[in-house]
Amino acid sequence: MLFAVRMTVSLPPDMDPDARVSTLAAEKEYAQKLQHTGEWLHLWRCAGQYANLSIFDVIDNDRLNELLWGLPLFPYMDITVTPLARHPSAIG
Ligand SMILES: O=C(O)C[C@H]1C=CC(=O)O1
Repeated sequence: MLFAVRMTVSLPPDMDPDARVSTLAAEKEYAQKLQHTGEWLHLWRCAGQYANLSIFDVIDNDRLNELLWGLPLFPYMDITVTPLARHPSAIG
């Protein structure tokens, strides 16, 4: 099942600098692992914003929910999820 997920990040301005560095490193490792396994198909920066637009290919809604809750940055994210269906004019 394909999902478009938009994640907007708001880190607290007073976040401990070490916690910030370690959380961002953990997020990068988590995101890259899921890209290697194929569940996180695309990861794009929304230009000029601390936000990304991602495409996930997961077995079901529960798996997507599990992945999103596991994001190290999850407590600092606003997330919107859009389930995707095939477009009738798509050729690919
Ligand atoms: O920077 C972001 O968009 C937030 C997050 C999503 C993947 C990742 O490595 O960081």
